[in-house]
Order: sequence, then structure tokens, then C-alpha cells
Amino acid sequence: MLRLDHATVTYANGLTALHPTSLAFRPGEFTVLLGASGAGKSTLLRCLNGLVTPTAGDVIADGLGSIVSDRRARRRHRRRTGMVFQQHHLIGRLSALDNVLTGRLAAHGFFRSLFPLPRADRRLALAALDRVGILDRALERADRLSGGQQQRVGIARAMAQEPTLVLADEPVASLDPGSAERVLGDLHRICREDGITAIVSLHQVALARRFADRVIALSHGRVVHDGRPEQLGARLLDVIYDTPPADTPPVPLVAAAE
Ligand SMILES: Nc1ncnc2c1ncn2[C@@H]1O[C@H](COP(=O)(O)OP(=O)(O)OP(=O)(O)O)[C@@H](O)[C@H]1O
Repeated sequence: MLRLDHATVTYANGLTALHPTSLAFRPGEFTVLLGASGAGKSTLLRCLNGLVTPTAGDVIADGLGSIVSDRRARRRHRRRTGMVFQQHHLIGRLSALDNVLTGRLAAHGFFRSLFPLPRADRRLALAALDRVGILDRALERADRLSGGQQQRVGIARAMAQEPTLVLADEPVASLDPGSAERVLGDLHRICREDGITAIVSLHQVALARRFADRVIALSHGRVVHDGRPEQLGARLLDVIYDTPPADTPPVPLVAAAE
């Protein structure tokens, strides 16, 4: 179980992006984080792998203890945590396969990773590409693949790490609706099959309804909802997305003539 214990993040400019937050993530659960832009989703995700250090409170990883105060625990936790980003951070001139193989580097020591990786790693990387349906593009340069295919490579790279936890920050935000659904569907299926805990930030409420076991919604750095996706009604969505009440006069689109 991964836990935030009163975790708080105040950035150097004085902005509190995450107010004291306590949450526990159950193994194998697919959690979606929802919230308007700037609500604190990325900050929360980054706390969960130690990329952002809480200014107060703690992050406790299963069997390892605090990843905030213990560097070794943080390193071990990261090794078993796969990250998927909106901008896939692929190396364009490398093949899809070589990009996926970079996910295996953390499994080896620094000196070992300077030499060609063992065959077993290549097999694992090819299997990961197969699971996201693009084995036939394994030798293609990453920058010649479509956006959806590139994100599949990003997912395969995270899976090649053999993680127990996947953190995905808006993994399908730059894809068209059809590709977004297929790519998120792949991520969801693989996490389910392998019992991987997933915490995924999304902007698309429909995808949260479709795939989430649990939805956590943030607004201005606070959790405003933690529950089942079926509970996402119109009223709650108004709170999450700061929609003004229906009787608020509309803002004029064009300034009135002087
Ligand atoms: N390094 C930083 N220094 C100062 N402020 C930051 C920093 N990173 C994020 N913020 C601010 O913290 C708040 C929360 O940002 P965060 O990126 O966590 O939100 P988000 O919900 O992920 O937004 P989006 O959906 O747009 O990615 C925002 O007001 C943002 O401007």
C-alpha cells in the first residue's frame, strides 16, 4: 500500500499546490485523478515517486517506509515505479525497441548498463511492445510513429521495467478521442492483467467513468471527491471544474463600446 500522510507541497514562490492530504492507494487499483488545470494533479503524482518533496507530511511506500526521508527507500521505490508522461519523452532517432530497452536500464547497475543489455531484456522489451499491439513497428524510428503509437511505446517502456506501480500524468491528453480511448484501454488492461497499481491523471471525465475503479478529484490543491466513478454527477463536476452556478450572468465576449 502506498500512502500520503498529511503531505503538503508549498513551492518556493509561496504557492501551496497541495494542502495537507492523506490518501492510501490499494494494490491493483486503477485510480484516476481529475481536476481543472492547476488543481495539483501533477504535484500529487510527483510526490508519489519523490520527484517533488513534500514541505510537510510524508509519503510511505509499501514495505520500504518513508521515501521522503530515506534516500535508499526512494531509489528502490522508483525502480519498481513506471512513469508515463503526456509528452512521451522518447528519443526520436532511436527505434521503438531501443526506447523500450531504456526502461530496463534501471534494473542493472551503472557499469553493466554501459554494455549491450542481455537477450532476456530484449525479449522482455519485445513482449512489452507486443502487449500494446505494435510489435511490427519495433525497429521503426520513434519519431516516425504516430502520436498514439509513440504513447504505446511509452507504456511499453514503463512495463518493461516490470513495475508494481504505474504513475501516468495525462498520458492521453495529446491524442484524438479514439486513440485516447484505445491507448488508455491498453494501459488499463495490462495493469489489470499484471495486478499493477495505477494512478493516472486525466482531463477526460468520460474516460474516468469508463476505466477508473476509484476517482480522486482535486480543486485548488485539496481533495474534493474520493469515490466510485458512478458518483461523478453534474454537481460534483461543477465543483471540480469551478463552473459558476447557472444563474451567474454571462461574461460578455466583446467589451461594451465606450
Ligand atoms: N515548480 C513549481 N513552482 C511553482 N509553482 C508551481 C510549480 N509547479 C507547479 N506549480 C503551480 O502549482 C499549481 C498546481 O500545479 P500542477 O501542475 O500540480 O497542477 P495540474 O492539476 O497538474 O495542472 P495541469 O492539468 O495543467 O497539468 C499550479 O498553480 C502551478 O502553477
